[in-house]
Amino acid sequence: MKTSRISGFYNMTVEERRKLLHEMGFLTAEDLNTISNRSSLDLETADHMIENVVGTYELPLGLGLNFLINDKDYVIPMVIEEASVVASASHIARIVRESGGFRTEATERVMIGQIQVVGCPDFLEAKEAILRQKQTLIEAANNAYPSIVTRGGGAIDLDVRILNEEAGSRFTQMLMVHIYINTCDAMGANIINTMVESLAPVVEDLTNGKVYLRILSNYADRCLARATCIISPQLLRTGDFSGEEVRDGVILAYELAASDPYRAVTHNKGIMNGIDPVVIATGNDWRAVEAGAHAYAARNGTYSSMTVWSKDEEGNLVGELELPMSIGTVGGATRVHPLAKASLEILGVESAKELAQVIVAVGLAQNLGALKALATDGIQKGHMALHSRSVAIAAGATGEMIDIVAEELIKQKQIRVGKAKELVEEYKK
Ligand SMILES: CC(C)(COP(=O)([O-])OP(=O)([O-])OC[C@H]1O[C@@H](n2cnc3c(N)ncnc32)[C@H](O)[C@@H]1OP(=O)([O-])[O-])[C@@H](O)C(=O)NCCC(=O)NCCSC(=O)C[C@@](C)(O)CC(=O)[O-]
Ligand SMILES: NC(=O)C1=CN([C@@H]2O[C@H](COP(=O)(O)OP(=O)(O)OC[C@H]3O[C@@H](n4cnc5c(N)ncnc54)[C@H](OP(=O)(O)O)[C@@H]3O)[C@@H](O)[C@H]2O)C=CC1
Repeated sequence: MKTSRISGFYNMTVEERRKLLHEMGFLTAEDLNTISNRSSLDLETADHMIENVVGTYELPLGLGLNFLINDKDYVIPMVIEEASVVASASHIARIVRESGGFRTEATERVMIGQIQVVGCPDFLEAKEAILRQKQTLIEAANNAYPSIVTRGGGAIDLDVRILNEEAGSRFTQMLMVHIYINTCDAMGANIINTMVESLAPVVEDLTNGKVYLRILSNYADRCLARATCIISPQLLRTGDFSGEEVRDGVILAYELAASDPYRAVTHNKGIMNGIDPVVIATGNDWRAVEAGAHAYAARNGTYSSMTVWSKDEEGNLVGELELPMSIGTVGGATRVHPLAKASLEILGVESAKELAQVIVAVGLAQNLGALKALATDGIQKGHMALHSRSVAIAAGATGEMIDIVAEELIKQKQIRVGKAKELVEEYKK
């Protein structure tokens, strides 16, 4: 049985880590080769992915460890430039696994396509006309992309709203048609956009209006993933802080984020610290996930915390995170970028639904990592200690000098570039 509980992984060299992962069965020989390549994204592939290519841009790929989700062990590929994020996720995952691990679930992968119609002579009649032809429109959408139906998905429902109907609205009155489409394991942008574009002429005929926009909505509120964890307070004890103090500090931090948008934005940034790196590692569209997540955090009218932290009757800390998760395990760059392919294999996920659940579990862990630090020692101790190596590099340290300068910065409690430059100069003498 593969376990993601690999103690002391961070003390090994990069080579030792790779070898161990291969021996443990997390990395196939092919993935090992891909990961070991100095530039795994070759220029020719890159030149076909986007426009005006002049090179490729590398970021670190780290592994979140200790994750137990629905009784399955996961090693989590995370691509990120910021120090301490991977350590923090692994730290919380270690605590949560001792409490039984994360529990996750996901809705069916239903995405939304939108069609904008303006200039209808009678908007109510236009809405009725579309609703009367609902089944025909759904069938027409499916005929435009039959392969997704063969895969078990496709258009399943439709509804219509009239926008700006109130007298005196400063905006033009318009009809918004929503098509609900199960995109299976794809994020589905191309499936959805093909379907809504194909429906435009028939929608114009039915409404006597003019269709403008035909595009998916990134507010994927029917494609949700949810993670929860229940943690015994004794596992939260840190330094001089009792587990109960840490638990209560985390709950107070949540209550602050739920009451104040200024704090909610930073709180949620900490959640996206966990989510984006997995979305990026797997070749998914992180702008789509970011946009949907922040919109969902404002679904009750005020921008608020994405997570909820509370205490149960036994005094355990209970965490919950539910977000739209428009990602795929096929399509986009997921099978084009060699490292995205390797990341999906390291994860061992079998479907987009499973990947979505893993991603929200990492987001929940990341939020607790930050809140636990903030409610106890403060963020500087753990974060800046790990960031010190980047500070040393920014100051010109190379090779063995990096760790020496970083350690000195921590010792002197002055983790700043100016100080690091002084140390680099001294070292060179
Ligand atoms: C950094 C820790 C985890 C140290 O915390 P610690 O208690 O010193 O850790 P530890 O030495 O007891 O180790 C516990 C586990 O953490 C992991 N771990 C520990 N060290 C490493 C390492 N070097 N490399 C990889 N993994 C590491 C590792 O899994 C280890 O278990 P082990 O393998 O030893 O059995 C802690 O201080 C922490 O979580 N701090 C918070 C860091 C954080 O949130 N960073 C995000 C950047 S700040 C930000 O952008 C967001 C924010 C904060 O503004 C959001 C908000 O305001 O809400
Ligand atoms: N607003 C936004 O977010 C927008 C995003 N995008 C971009 O769109 C891309 C994602 O589009 P997407 O349509 O997902 O990608 P692709 O069109 O690249 O891939 C999806 C296709 O993969 C095939 N496929 C193979 N196996 C499966 C399976 N199990 N389940 C579902 N489909 C399968 C299907 O095609 P077949 O059945 O023919 O084999 C499906 O149409 C991203 O790069 C994103 O950046 C584009 C426009 C707007």
